[in-house]
Amino acid sequence: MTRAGAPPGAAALSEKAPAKVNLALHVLGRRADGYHSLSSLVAFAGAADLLAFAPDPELSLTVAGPTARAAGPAEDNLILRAARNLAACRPGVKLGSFSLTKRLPVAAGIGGGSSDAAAALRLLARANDIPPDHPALVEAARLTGADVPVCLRPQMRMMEGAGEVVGPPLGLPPLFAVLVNPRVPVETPSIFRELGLERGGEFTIQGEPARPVIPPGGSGTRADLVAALASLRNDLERPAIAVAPVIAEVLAALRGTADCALARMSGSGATCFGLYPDCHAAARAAHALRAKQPDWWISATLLR
Ligand SMILES: C[C@](O)(CO)[C@H](O)COP(=O)(O)OP(=O)(O)OC[C@H]1O[C@@H](n2ccc(N)nc2=O)[C@H](O)[C@@H]1O
Ligand SMILES: Nc1ncnc2c1ncn2[C@@H]1O[C@H](COP(=O)(O)OP(=O)(O)OP(=O)(O)O)[C@@H](O)[C@H]1O
Repeated sequence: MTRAGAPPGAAALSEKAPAKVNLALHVLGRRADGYHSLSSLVAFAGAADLLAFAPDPELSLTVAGPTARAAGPAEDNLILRAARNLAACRPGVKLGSFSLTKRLPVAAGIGGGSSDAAAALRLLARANDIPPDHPALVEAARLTGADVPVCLRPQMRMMEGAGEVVGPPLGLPPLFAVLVNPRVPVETPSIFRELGLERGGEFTIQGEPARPVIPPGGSGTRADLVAALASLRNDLERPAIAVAPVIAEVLAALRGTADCALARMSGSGATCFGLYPDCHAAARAAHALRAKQPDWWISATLLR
């Protein structure tokens, strides 16, 4: 919790909106409403957008930062949608002016817009003394987007249903990672479409367990977690590579770095992550990748 540079006369609050990383993402089937049932282990990165808020009678948003233009017009921003959804779920909630510093790549499979929306809900909760687990907040998150509920309290946990079923924090060890995005936007609906599942159908990959099996937190080591992750998958990787073949290049580049224990795509892509034994190995890998691909977005970060 931080105080941001306040406009005159108003107390400003700020929240980080960390990138969401799907460490594993298994598609279990497609529901009658067209959404896909998922089982995903989700973690959050140090790489983040920054959102500031000051109470004001008018709801407003300004967007600045390196990826502001890619995020589209402010009036379509998920931050405003989340605020309006909360006002509908909890009449009387006091709104205000938001100021977003957009740094994360957009349409990148790391839930930037969802994490911004969740940060907006946390800020409104703080400004209105609403407890973080209040049903109105959870409902506003669900109405805003499939990834928003898990971003409300950003800690490593399971996400199920279409995203609305969020498990408890798992207490698993943090992971040293490098995130790589080739700066090719990938729209989520096109990747689910490319998967080609019928509505109301079960999805099973022969011989593969349907739900990710994660070692219990607390006692497990980082190496145990990485070994468990290696037996899991992201079912959206194949359709995403079909739509954006550069993703295969990103995965190969990560796998070619020294000490990379595992490389996988996050969400619907195109961002991929590599896991490393320590922060030095991750920093070395990021450095080597930047030398080869100066135009890619590359971030060495801790996932927790
Ligand atoms: C791929 C993930 O990022 C994994 O965390 C999420 O499932 C996507 O979350 P999101 O981008 O917040 O998704 P939304 O903005 O709610 O939905 C975008 C579109 O993705 C598809 N969609 C999304 C989530 C889901 N479980 N099944 C789907 O089929 C739907 O076509 C939907 O219209
Ligand atoms: N605050 C925001 N930041 C980024 N994009 C936003 C935001 N609000 C709305 N959008 C729109 O949402 C779309 C998806 O952007 P986002 O970066 O959230 O995708 P993503 O990382 O693929 O998300 P997910 O992993 O949840 O599928 C973009 O086309 C963008 O125009």
